[in-house]
Amino acid sequence: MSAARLVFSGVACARGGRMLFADMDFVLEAGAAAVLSGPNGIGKSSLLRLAAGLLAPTAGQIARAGGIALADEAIALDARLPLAAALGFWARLDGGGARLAAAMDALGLTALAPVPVRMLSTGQRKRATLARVVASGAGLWLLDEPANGLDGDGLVRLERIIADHRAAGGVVVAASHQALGITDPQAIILGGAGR
Ligand SMILES: Nc1ncnc2c1ncn2[C@@H]1O[C@H](COP(=O)(O)OP(=O)(O)OP(=O)(O)O)[C@@H](O)[C@H]1O
Repeated sequence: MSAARLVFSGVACARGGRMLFADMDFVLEAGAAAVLSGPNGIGKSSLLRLAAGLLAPTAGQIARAGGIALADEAIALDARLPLAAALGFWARLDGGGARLAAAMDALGLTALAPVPVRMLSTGQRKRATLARVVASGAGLWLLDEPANGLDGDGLVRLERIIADHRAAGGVVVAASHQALGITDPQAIILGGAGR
């Protein structure tokens, strides 16, 4: 994995004619993590989409390095396929076929390999989404509510994959209403005027 990096310089984001935030500045170097917090509708998912390059900033610049993996509520796996095959499709595209078994193991999904994606429970789907991120080999992980639906074991696994990713030089940005057990996160708190 090449060194990951994410820099926001004077970034503003307007959606639906409303300014969500402006003058957003932060630097996340390899090994860093940021947690986005703030009330519903304040702009956390929008910030992640900006970071992913899926949304253009209204003002300012965004610099990124290391490849991007975005995990949000959309599972983005073929519902008809067995889990291992569905994840394998993405892993091959990402050049991460060799990482897939370890990624599934890290999320406790190995025994579910033959189960069709459509039969997975909410928490199992979230684990699958996270396994796709791990297998991608991307340096920059953008996680939207990664703890949603996870049980205690899932939360421990999430904490571990984030710590391991940072130790390997990755960068993590997570939007969450729950504590994620991230060590020394940079806090990005959205809120204030305009709601
Ligand atoms: N495609 C869009 N067009 C116009 N407005 C949008 C669009 N997508 C989101 N918004 C608006 O942008 C605002 C921020 O949404 P966003 O999803 O970023 O919030 P959030 O902080 O992630 O919320 P939550 O905590 O509920 O997940 C909301 O008011 C939302 O309605």
